[in-house]
This record gives sequence, C-alpha cells and structure tokens, in this order.
Amino acid sequence: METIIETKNLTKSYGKNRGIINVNLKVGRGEIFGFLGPNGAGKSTTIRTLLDFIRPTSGSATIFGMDCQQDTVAIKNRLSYIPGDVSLYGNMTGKRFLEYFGSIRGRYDEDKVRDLSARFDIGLDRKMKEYSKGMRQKVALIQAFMNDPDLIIMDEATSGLDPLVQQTFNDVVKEEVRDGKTIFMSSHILSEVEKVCERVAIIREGSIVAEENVEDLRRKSGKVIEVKFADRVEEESLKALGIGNLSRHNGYYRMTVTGNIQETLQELTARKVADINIHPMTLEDIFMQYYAGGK
Ligand SMILES: Nc1ncnc2c1ncn2[C@@H]1O[C@H](COP(=O)(O)OP(=O)(O)OP(=O)(O)O)[C@@H](O)[C@H]1O
Repeated sequence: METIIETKNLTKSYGKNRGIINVNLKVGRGEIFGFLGPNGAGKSTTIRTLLDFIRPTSGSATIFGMDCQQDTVAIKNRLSYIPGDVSLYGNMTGKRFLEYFGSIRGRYDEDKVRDLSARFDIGLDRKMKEYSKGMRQKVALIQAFMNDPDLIIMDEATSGLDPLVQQTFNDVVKEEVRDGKTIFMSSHILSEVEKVCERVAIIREGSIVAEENVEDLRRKSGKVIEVKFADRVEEESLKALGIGNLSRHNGYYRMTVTGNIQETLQELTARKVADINIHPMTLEDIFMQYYAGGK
C-alpha cells in the first residue's frame, strides 16, 4: 500500500512544555485514520508539524513521500485541512468562502458544492460570522471535500456535530475513500471515530501509546461494570476474582472487564445485587488500561 503520511521520531518541544515525543505514524492510501487523545495530548502539535505551521525539534515527516518542510507547497496543493473552528472570513457568505477557497485551488465544482450543502443541510447565503459553530463546521467540511484532494486532515473538525450530521459525515467520508482519498482525523471522542475509522493511534502526554485496528481496540477494551450490592461485601473477595481496576464510588464498585464478561457477572450476581450498570469503556478507561498494562 502506498504510504501517504509517515513520521519518524517526530518530536516537538516547546521549551519547558512537552509537545510531542518520538511520534511514529504510518498512514496508507485509502485509509480513514483516527488520531485520538485527550486535551493537551499532542494531536494539534502533530498536525501543525505535518502542515509545516510549526517546525519539529527533531525527527522527520513526509506526506505523499515528500518532506513536510521542504515540499510543503507541493504537499498543500494536494490536501485539504480543517481546523477545529473556522473563525476567519466572518464577512464572507458561505458561498463566497467556498468560491474563495476554490479560486486558491483553481478548482470550484459547483455541482459538488450543491450536492454537499444539500446533504449537510446548510444554506450558503449567510455570512460566516452569522453561522453557529456547527454550521461553520459544515461549510468547512464542504470546503474540504469539494476540491477532490488526495488527503484530508481534520483537527477535531467533527466535535460537536449533532448525530444526524455525524452520520452524513461518516457516509461522505466512506464514499470519498472509495475514490482513493485518504483521511486523517483527530478527535478526543472515541465514539466519533470508531464508526468511521479503520485504524487509530492513541496519543497521551505527547507519545503514541497504541496504534491499532479499531476492531482490535474495541475487542480489547471491554466493558465497565458498576455494581451496588444489597449487603456488605468484603472488598478482598472481589479482588480475589482478579477484576481489573476495582474502585468504589457512592456505594458502587466499578471495574473493567475484558474478554468474556459472563464469568465475572456470575461471580458478582452470586451476591445479592441492588443495582448494576454495564457499558463500554470510554476512551479514558482504555487509556487507564494501557497504563495498567505498562504500555
Ligand atoms: N504554542 C505553544 N507553546 C507552548 N506549549 C504548547 C504550545 N502549543 C501546545 N503546547 C503544549 O503542547 C502540548 C500538546 O498540545 P496540543 O495542542 O498539541 O494538544 P491536543 O492534543 O491538540 O489538545 P486539544 O485536544 O486540547 O486540542 C500541551 O501540553 C500544550 O500545553
């Protein structure tokens, strides 16, 4: 598979502030790649380095096999970038904004713009500053998709979209990769990327802690069980069950279970249960698991 993005030990130090440390990523053509991490983990720093908005302290990065610093103009001709919030160009209407970006690229596909604005259900006659954040994001998404770029890089561009728009976004993204495009999207919300991305990297405190197929991540990530017992139970007896990450809040024991939960449930329900909740691990739970595993 042709490599579209590759970073080798990419490091950015902001003086005494950590930025990113030895980030190694490889994204192939046609992939929808999710770049996940909590606030301040280093997602934007990585993306801004790829786009040559900032320079790395050490390491290297290539896009389309070209150097991100030396060949940034040639690279940018073939990609679209969407930041988290498009706050500039407030006096332009949505349509003018798109035409402007089309003119920079020397390409403006009116049919595609019409099609995308209908699908994202957004009128383009209002000024950018009069749109809500979500509406501005829709215009930015149209801008990213309309020019037929080879690569789209999004930095938290889908955060805060309502579920209906999110679904449209997922559909559009899947169609676009069928045409051979590659998508690299950062997010701090696992549920936002897991439906659309095939592979994700998780960054924490500037370092990649996991790079996995989403299916594998989900399989490994397991469930969280919160249980309240009707009678007092010995915490030691729960620990003896080998339950991971056992903690207690407001009378509920909370634990993470990977693999088969049947056995754990049987053990727990052998005691008198007053209440029980089972839900998938959050991104934070998964991080905790990676930490506990020493990764
Ligand atoms: N210009 C800067 N000067 C100094 N430190 C910075 C600068 N930009 C980012 N940092 C630091 O680098 C680290 C990574 O920040 P970054 O913005 O890349 O995180 P992020 O994963 O994109 O977070 P968020 O989800 O909050 O946008 C943080 O510790 C942050 O404080």
